[in-house]
Amino acid sequence: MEKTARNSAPQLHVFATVEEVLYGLADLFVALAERATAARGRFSVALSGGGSPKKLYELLASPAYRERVRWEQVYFFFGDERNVPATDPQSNFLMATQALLAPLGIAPTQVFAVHTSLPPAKAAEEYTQTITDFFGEAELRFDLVLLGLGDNSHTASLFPHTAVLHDATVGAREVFVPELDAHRITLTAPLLNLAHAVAFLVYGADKAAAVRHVLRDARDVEEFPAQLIAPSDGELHWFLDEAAAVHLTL
Ligand SMILES: O=C1O[C@H](COP(=O)(O)O)[C@@H](O)[C@H](O)[C@H]1O
Repeated sequence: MEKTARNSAPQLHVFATVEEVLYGLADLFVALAERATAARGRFSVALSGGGSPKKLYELLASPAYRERVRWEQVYFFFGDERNVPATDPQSNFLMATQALLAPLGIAPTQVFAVHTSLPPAKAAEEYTQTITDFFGEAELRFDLVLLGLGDNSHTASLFPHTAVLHDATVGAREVFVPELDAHRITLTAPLLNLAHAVAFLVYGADKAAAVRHVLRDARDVEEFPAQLIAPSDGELHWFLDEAAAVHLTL
């Protein structure tokens, strides 16, 4: 049973169980795909990484959903990527490939990975060009950006107290994350915010404090980078289970 918040700019979709959350977001994916393909003839999606979306990707590739989307019209990008080879277990591309892209038989021409064999700054520069070339004369806006939330309130690879938080450009950037002692490549907040729709997928009690910080605390993007996400002319959805939403008053 979904409880929807009233009069809230972000649309909060809170479900009792993780399974219900996943079905809710999968249904939104189907609806947005239909809308985008009707309007623009294709559906461009920036995928999230980490652990949480794996179950969503597996659901989308399952018999319940695989016939409900015209997958040959879907184009996949990555909201962020770890600076590791595509064969590394940490790779967001590898996770998405195993859970979603390979099971659906998505053609390589529909998948735009970050080339992590390049140095991070170069990989980000090339990815910016890849995105620019994809949209060409069309509006540079993803139809859907999927995002997760770290327990430190990062999203994509917009980590607390990193310079990329203040990057006003539309594109991909490298970021050094001191707490991980590692580089990553991330789309900038201005690019993410151009999307027609953004959907966060967050579940589990360990995310409850971060959800509260991002959605209810005073604005402090240095501490809570996910507060940067506010589509300028698009929908913002948060798909949460009750454990993650426990500190919100709906
Ligand atoms: O590092 C990352 O973390 C966030 C959250 O991931 P989760 O494993 O806690 O679900 C994710 O959205 C991002 O894409 C990923 O690279």
